[in-house]
Amino acid sequence: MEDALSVPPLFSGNFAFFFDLDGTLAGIKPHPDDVCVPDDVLARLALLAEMNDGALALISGRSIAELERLARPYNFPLAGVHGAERRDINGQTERVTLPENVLLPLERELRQGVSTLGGVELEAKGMAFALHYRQAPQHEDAVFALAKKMVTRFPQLAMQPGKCVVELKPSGIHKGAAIEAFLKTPPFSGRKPVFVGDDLTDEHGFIVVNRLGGVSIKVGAGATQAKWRLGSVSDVHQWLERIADYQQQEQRALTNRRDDYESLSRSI
Ligand SMILES: O=P(O)(O)OC[C@H]1O[C@H](O[C@H]2O[C@H](CO)[C@@H](O)[C@H](O)[C@H]2O)[C@H](O)[C@@H](O)[C@@H]1O
Repeated sequence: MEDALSVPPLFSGNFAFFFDLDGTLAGIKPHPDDVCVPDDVLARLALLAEMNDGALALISGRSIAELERLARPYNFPLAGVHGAERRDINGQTERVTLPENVLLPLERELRQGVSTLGGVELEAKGMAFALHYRQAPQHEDAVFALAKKMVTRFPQLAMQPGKCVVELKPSGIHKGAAIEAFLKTPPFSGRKPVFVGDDLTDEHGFIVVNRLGGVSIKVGAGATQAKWRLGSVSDVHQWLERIADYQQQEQRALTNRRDDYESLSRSI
């Protein structure tokens, strides 16, 4: 069936940019530690941020500590763990936590459960846990059953499925809320959001961005709430290059028009 969603257009103006990381800026790898964002892509993100008064953030399921490492040497605003952590443009960080009487038994039970499922890996992110079954797809059902058991036992938790992963995160936390929180403060406030993402966790972001009249962009195949589509991570990289170039040209043209106007006013 033909894809009804097209490649997003190029635009400039009052926009705030939000990018997911895994599967969007960086290709999916066998293990989370194998991932890196190419230097030229980071440099282009920094250029786009600069041209939009710093209104560009990474919105990821990864922790802020991981995002800092992957985005080095740039200090973009960040939302980590699907929005449970948020670092603003001034470096101020907010974090949602889980009470110890949830966190301790939860981690103990997850470690115990995973120890019986060879190849399944537990990624601990402070207030959330990812159960990775990419290396052991035969355990998918058991991983989902373990996650469901934990959500039933602890109503403070929500399940977040993703690419060969099921995560347990604090309930009420999602990428849409993180984007809305950024949009309440400078330099994001008063701008239309643009969000690019590839996975189920990003659908929460698309719903909010659509409601706010922004630009929602799904990466890769699959049903989505997004209004536009880019086929792959390398298509994201190309689009990023094109929109950064386009905005640079627009800004140069604007500066030239201003200079012409000023020299004309001086000559009258
Ligand atoms: O919101 P994202 O930036 O897309 O992060 C989502 C999760 O990404 C990581 O796991 C995924 O990527 C790994 C590396 O490509 C892959 O091996 C794994 O199967 C994927 O699920 C990360 O480890 C998680 O913490 C993020 O929530």
